[in-house]
Amino acid sequence: MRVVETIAECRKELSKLRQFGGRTGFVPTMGALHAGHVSLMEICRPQVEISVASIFVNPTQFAPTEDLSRYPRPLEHDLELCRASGVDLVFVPTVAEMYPPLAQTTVSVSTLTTLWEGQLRPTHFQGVTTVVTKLFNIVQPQVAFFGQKDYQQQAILRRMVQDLDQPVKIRTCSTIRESDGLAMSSRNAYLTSEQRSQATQIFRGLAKSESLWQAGERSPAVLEHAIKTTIAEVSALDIDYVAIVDPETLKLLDTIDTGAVALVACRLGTTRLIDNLLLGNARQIVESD
Ligand SMILES: Nc1ncnc2c1ncn2[C@@H]1O[C@H](COP(=O)(O)OP(=O)(O)OP(=O)(O)O)[C@@H](O)[C@H]1O
Ligand SMILES: CC(C)(CO)[C@@H](O)C(=O)[O-]
Ligand code: BAL
Repeated sequence: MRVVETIAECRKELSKLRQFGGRTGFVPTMGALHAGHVSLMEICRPQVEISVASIFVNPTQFAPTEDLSRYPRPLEHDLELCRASGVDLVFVPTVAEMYPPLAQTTVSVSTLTTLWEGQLRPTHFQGVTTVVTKLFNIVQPQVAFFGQKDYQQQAILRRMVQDLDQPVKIRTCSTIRESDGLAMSSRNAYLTSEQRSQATQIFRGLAKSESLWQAGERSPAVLEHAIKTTIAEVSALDIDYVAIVDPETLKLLDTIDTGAVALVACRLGTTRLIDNLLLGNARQIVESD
């Protein structure tokens, strides 16, 4: 496995790896890797000849009030996990490499980025779409792997590659969970042990809507209420939103025809946690290319 820090080195290594042809798969991350990230790398590897990961805590997707400075950066451990996952190349650029002082170009997606996470983090998705476009331009993958946990992010990136004719297929991979159901997330490291056990209530809320769905419930209002009241049993959890939305447009649904996604965001102390659940045929949408 090669680790490179500059765009020039990354391109050079990629052209060596590509001399015999083959498809390139790409897993972009912000590091502090856990089993969720490892699953993306393990799903990527058998599908391509050349697998690439990136580790970059992208400053432009953090608001000034957010956790950029305290975001965990255990680089050596991250590289060990990449090596164990069989990745060929890891790109670990510096901020100066990705954003030279004269940089002034951004990529933005409109309506989808104004909803949900975008309402609470108004500058966040423009940072994501800009850095992911830059990474796609540098790595030039045929296929890139993202987690379902960040549901809105993958929906926006799917829109972006279609709208800008970027020649990359987006694959969305299932959320990996702790044994009590909490979605794995680098930010879980911020939780105290008490908060860690409280956090699992988010999954209990989603599981409640799943069992109602299985029993035939199709009212978005009933499903939303069930999630909210279950989460509210733990008073330490402050709900930012619970919404039953269309899997593609992320707009609120009045009725559910065939599928929906339940989106949840909560605050627990100073930590924000997000999670979601696919209902009905929503899986077909996230599994489409
Ligand atoms: N539990 C998970 N299961 C599957 N994929 C995941 C999981 N958590 C994160 N990912 C995916 O890994 C990729 C990199 O995400 P990132 O480095 O931001 O990790 P994260 O755990 O989501 O961090 P954060 O806590 O900051 O949101 C994204 O595509 C993200 O959706
Ligand atoms: C896609 C991403 C690597 C862009 O910085 C980030 O938003 C993430 O880790 O989900
Ligand atoms: N996984 C999403 C990255 C972020 O919250 O900044």
